[in-house]
Amino acid sequence: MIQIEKLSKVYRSRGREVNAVDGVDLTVREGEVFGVLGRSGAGKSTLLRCVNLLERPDSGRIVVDGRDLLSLDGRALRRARQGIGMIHQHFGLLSSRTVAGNVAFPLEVMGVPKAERAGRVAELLELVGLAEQARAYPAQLSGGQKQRVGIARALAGRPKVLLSDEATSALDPETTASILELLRDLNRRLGLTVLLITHEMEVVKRICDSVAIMREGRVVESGPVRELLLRPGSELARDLLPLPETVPDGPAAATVVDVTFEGESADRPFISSLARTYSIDVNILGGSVERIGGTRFGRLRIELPGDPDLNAAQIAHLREAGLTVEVRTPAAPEPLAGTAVPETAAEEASLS
Ligand SMILES: Nc1ncnc2c1ncn2[C@@H]1O[C@H](COP(=O)(O)OP(=O)(O)OP(=O)(O)O)[C@@H](O)[C@H]1O
Repeated sequence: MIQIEKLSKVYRSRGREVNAVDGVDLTVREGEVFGVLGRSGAGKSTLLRCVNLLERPDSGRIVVDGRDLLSLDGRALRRARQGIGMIHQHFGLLSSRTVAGNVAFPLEVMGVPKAERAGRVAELLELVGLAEQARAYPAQLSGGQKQRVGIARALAGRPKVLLSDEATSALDPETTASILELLRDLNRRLGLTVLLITHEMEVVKRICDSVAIMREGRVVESGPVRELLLRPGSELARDLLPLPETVPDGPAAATVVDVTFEGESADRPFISSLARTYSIDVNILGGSVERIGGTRFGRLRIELPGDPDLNAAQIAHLREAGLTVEVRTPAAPEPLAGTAVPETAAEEASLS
């Protein structure tokens, strides 16, 4: 649905150049919720704003719903942009207009006749659960209600794509949950493709099907959430399922292993099975379990007696049970979040 190829945007100000987006390739499939994650300054907003050409990229290609945006101008471009709605962190409502007036605004701009507008506004407000507030002014609404108006307004032109720029960052956790639920519901009911940027892990856990992690203008990891969580060395797994930062300096003759599990394998007692099968003591050093996209995922750091060579069969046993296994011995520190995964991590991961 959205194809981004070799996209770059450089800002130049006072003799300084910032590669805000630096050769990004990204594919967002039709009907999915795709999250772009990254720290402040990573280039997320710039990337999002390029997708509806609020920001003009220096180079690259953006294809949305089969239209190559950078090749369009005038009416064709306006048409294409109508197919892309956008919501913002601070809602951006017109304070002098009622809720209904705010939602009607894009319809007026699009030239929808007055007689049709009222019906469409009522339909949109119903969709976001705000039918009762049609005559209220933004100042009379809660943050969550304001964002619902923002969503109704963004959907006025019946877009196939919704861009979300930190839409829940200004909201409390409970309201965040209800807005995320609404976005998921709209995504399913309308077949809406959602591309969102966020720094909140809660957003990823609740609604993202796929994610891309950005750093310094580049995508350093991307793919379906499940695939990334089960991929050795994944930054997403490190952020969503954190483990203790370092491997303890235990006895040299021990093997420290990180085990990632999901759904069914989470319900099987793999630790006791391992201990029983090989008559060994398994020491649990730390772990976390989370419900992500409705499925339970977890990571455990365990310690097995003896060095990795001696534990080859035990490690194979875990892998055969459908678990992702990363061998961390000898005492490899967990790479700090936000730093590149050292090549050795991948090598460690392939150790068996
Ligand atoms: N209009 C601008 N002029 C100059 N530099 C800019 C401009 N907009 C963004 N930048 C710079 O580009 C880089 C990427 O910014 P961007 O806002 O896209 O990042 P971000 O990941 O969305 O961060 P945040 O969450 O803080 O908005 C930053 O270094 C930022 O300072």
